[in-house]
Order: sequence, then C-alpha cells, then structure tokens
Amino acid sequence: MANKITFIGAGNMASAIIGGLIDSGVTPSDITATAPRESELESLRSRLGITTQTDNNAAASQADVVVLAVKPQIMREVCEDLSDTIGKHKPLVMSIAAGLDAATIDQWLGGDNAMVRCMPNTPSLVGRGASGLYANARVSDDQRALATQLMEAVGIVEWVDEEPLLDAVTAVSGSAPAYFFLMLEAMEDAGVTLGLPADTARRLAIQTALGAATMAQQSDKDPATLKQNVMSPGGTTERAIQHMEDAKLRTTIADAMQACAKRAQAMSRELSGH
Ligand SMILES: NC(=O)C1=CN([C@@H]2O[C@H](COP(=O)(O)OP(=O)(O)OC[C@H]3O[C@@H](n4cnc5c(N)ncnc54)[C@H](O)[C@@H]3O)[C@@H](O)[C@H]2O)C=CC1
Ligand SMILES: O=C(O)[C@@H]1CCC=N1
Repeated sequence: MANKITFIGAGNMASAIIGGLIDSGVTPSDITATAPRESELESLRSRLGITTQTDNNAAASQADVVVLAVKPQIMREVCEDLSDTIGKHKPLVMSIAAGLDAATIDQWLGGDNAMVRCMPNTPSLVGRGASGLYANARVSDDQRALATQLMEAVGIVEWVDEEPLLDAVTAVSGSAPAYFFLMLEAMEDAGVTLGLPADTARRLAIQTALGAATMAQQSDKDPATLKQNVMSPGGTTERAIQHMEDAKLRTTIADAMQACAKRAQAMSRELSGH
C-alpha cells in the first residue's frame, strides 16, 4: 500500500490500527499520527517508527488518506480547523468516530469530500479486527478499494449500504471486545472462587475463548450446534447453560446491545444538532 496515511488522534484505536498495519507490512514512514502533546507521540514514534506531528494541518496536507481518530466530542473543532487543508488537497477522509454521521463531518470539513465512515474495534492491534464501513456518494471505486485494503490489513471488513447500520455494527463488533473481556474477568473470578490460582483460571478462560471463536469461524456448524455438541444430556454443561438461560443472559445481551446502538444514535443527535 504505497499511500500516505495520516491519523488525526493517536489514542487507543488509532494505535491499534497503526500497530496492525505495520505488522501487515505497511512501511512505517508512510504513516503519520498526530496528537496535541509530544509526550503522547514519543512512544508511538520510537516503538513503531512512524512519523508524528503535533500540527494536524501539516500532517493532513501530506496524506492520501486522513483517518479522523479523535473522540466524537472534539471532532467538530478538529474538522473545522482542518477544513482549508482538506478542501485544498481532497484526500479520502475516513472517520472512525462512533455515532457521528458522514454528512455532519463532511459539513464541518467544508463539504464535497469523499468520506468513508468506519467502525473498527481494538483487536485490529493483533490483526483480528472487525470493521464495518460505509461510503458516501463521492467515494470512487478506487477509494472504496483503498479503504477496504487499509482495514483488511488489520482484520475483516463488512460494507453496509445504509449508514444507520453502523450503529448496529458498533453494538455487534465496535464495542463488543469489552463484552468478551467482561466475560473473561467474570470467568477468572469464578475460577478463583472454585479454588484455582488466578493466573491458571485466566489462561484457561482465554484459551477456551480463543478455541471456541476459532471453532465457530472454521466449522460449517452454527454456534447453536457447536454449543449443543458440548452439552451431554444430564451433564455439567447442560447445568451451566440452563443457569444462563434461566438468568435471561440472552435478554441481558440483547438489551445491552440495544443500549449501545441507542447511545450511538443519541451521540449523533447531541453532537450534530439534528
Ligand atoms: N476505543 C475503541 O474501542 C473504539 C473507538 N472508536 C472511536 O475512535 C475514536 C478514538 O477513540 P479512542 O482511541 O478510544 O480515544 P483516545 O482518547 O484513546 O484517543 C483520542 C486521541 O485523540 C488525541 N487528540 C485529542 N485532541 C486532539 C486534537 N485536537 N488533534 C489531534 N488529536 C487529538 C488524543 O491525544 C488521543 O491521542 C473515537 O471517536 C471513538 O468513537 C471506534 C471504535 C472502537
Ligand atoms: O465506547 C465508545 O464510545 C467507542 C466506540 C466503539 C468502541 N468504543
């Protein structure tokens, strides 16, 4: 990928994607990241060998792709400050912010931009990311291919045709690593209560999550069948699953994901003013 990529914002998500891009073979000097404080950039530069900048406009003026990776709450200020540079150079603009629609960001950037909205997740850092992408009408086929290539370097890519579906993607994958981390925390704690050393319980739980996900990915059986295959009639798993069903775990998960998508919609209303 010979394109120059600039990340505006160098926090958790940007550094996860940058780390994944470098592992996938992207030349570090083709990547620039910005943040207001040099102290935050120093470790990224020394660890990954990328270029860093505290001046967003200088960094964006060199780029074929500008990835907006700041918190949604400061996106307006950042975009308005970048509008002259983006208007002049017309790079492909990708926003990874939750709950901010492409038209609002485009307007803050001065309008008429090719915009891809992306909802990635942090496992991008280890090449196991899952990203949902949406393109506005100005994005060319080549730019669409470029956005796909960029995010496929760090995981899988699913395009959606309707922008509001990105709120569903946020619930299913963007926020979802946290659901699984919570599950790992809870399993470790329960393992300790059952008498295992914490590090043993953690290793067993992590390996089991990895094994189950890999099986689900590689098997031609659906997750319900794979679950059934672990459950001997009258056995231990059946007892555990019955407990989860009685405690309405499915409803809890569905409600949590509804709350996640609703929060994305509310953020959009709060931040865009419509
Ligand atoms: N953390 C996650 O799992 C995911 C986050 N996102 C989205 O990614 C975006 C970033 O989130 P995180 O990386 O978690 O936040 P973060 O707080 O870790 O990173 C934000 C970065 O922006 C920088 N920044 C602040 N003001 C700036 C300015 N004026 N110019 C340039 N950089 C500036 C900060 O110094 C920091 O490096 C958000 O919009 C979030 O919705 C999307 C998917 C997943
Ligand atoms: O929690 C958040 O708002 C961000 C967006 C998706 C994951 N983290």
